[in-house]
Amino acid sequence: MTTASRTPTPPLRTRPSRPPPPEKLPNTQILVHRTVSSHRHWRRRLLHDHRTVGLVPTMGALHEGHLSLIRAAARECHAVVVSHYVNPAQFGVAEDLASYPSTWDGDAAVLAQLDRELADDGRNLGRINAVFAPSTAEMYPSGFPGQEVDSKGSFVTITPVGEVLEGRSRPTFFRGVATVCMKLFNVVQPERVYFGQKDVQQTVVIKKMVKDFLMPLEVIVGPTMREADGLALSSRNVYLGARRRKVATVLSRALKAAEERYLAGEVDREQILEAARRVMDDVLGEQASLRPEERVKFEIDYISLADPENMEELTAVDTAKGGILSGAIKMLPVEAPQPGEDLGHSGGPAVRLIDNIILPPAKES
Ligand SMILES: Nc1ncnc2c1ncn2[C@@H]1O[C@H](COP(=O)(O)OP(=O)(O)OP(=O)(O)O)[C@@H](O)[C@H]1O
Ligand SMILES: CC(C)(CO)[C@@H](O)C(=O)[O-]
Ligand code: BAL
Repeated sequence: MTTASRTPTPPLRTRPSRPPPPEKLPNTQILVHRTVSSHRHWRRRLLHDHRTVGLVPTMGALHEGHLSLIRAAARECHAVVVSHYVNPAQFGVAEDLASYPSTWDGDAAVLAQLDRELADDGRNLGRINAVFAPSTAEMYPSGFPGQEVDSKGSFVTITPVGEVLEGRSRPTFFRGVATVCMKLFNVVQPERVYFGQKDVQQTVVIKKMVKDFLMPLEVIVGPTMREADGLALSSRNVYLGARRRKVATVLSRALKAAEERYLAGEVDREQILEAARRVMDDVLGEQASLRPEERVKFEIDYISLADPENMEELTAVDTAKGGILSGAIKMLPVEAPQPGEDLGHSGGPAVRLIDNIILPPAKES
């Protein structure tokens, strides 16, 4: 009797299945990864080739502030990844998540144009290689934990720095930011991450997270990009409309007045902040004297002079360390809108504006 020879069946191996090839932004080589697995698959090759990656996290609605960060990343990294994700966890329940400007097609065109510029400039090490644009289901694989202060879930909290200033007015904000940035850093595994000084407290929170969680990456902070009249660029400026836009410079002017006092040699908190308050009070007074159909109302949330390392309020600036002047105001919806008046995106809801100026350490003489 003969026994038929049989090839032994190989043991079953579970190989990670290759994700489908990612789409590209129109007329570019920029890959769009919509899933974690697609991005990871692409990133693995770069790791193997020892290519450095710079990540620029954004919520879209791109403007020159974002582009300045992408330019900085292209100068210093072999590959640039831009994340494009409106993270619900950092919006409070009563905030503007539903109306947050969503401009994917415009952003795609802006990135395509910038990528061509970067490629033509021989001083750059890299260009835009990928956009990571996940869904909320992808970013929160156990289910979205909710926007409430007492929501339960896997969160990263950085305290006490995340509890003051912006954190006091927006109690879930830095928890949401730190959590989503931890996820983005885990997916993209960048050597460098780029953030704007416009959101200065955010940069302090992220630096602390990177330090305390021993994360192998460098946090780079780019300067605040401004309109010609000083207003800090912000995706939320589209909500302002023409009437409020003119008055919105009050915050940058107030901080500038306070900075001038410091640069003239003043270190006392009250003296420095008094200059800012005076600008605010003058504008509040001017506006109050106008008719409802002309005037603009705003509320001051805070004007702060804080320690650059932990955002604790200072009574006097230590000139060896410098300080951070920052402020937040709420521009209220216009009263008595006029026929045909440009009220801004989504009918011109209340808009929170933030800004800051870094007071540098004094030069040693
Ligand atoms: N004017 C600016 N100059 C430099 N960087 C900026 C500026 N505005 C935003 N950034 C940075 O761009 C990154 C992405 O910010 P985001 O997408 O929230 O835009 P934004 O304009 O700050 O939006 P928002 O109006 O929601 O605050 C952040 O690191 C932020 O600090
Ligand atoms: C860093 C960030 C992209 C996280 O969602 C956001 O807070 C922002 O745009 O500044
Ligand atoms: N740029 C900070 C994002 C936010 O205000 O939600």
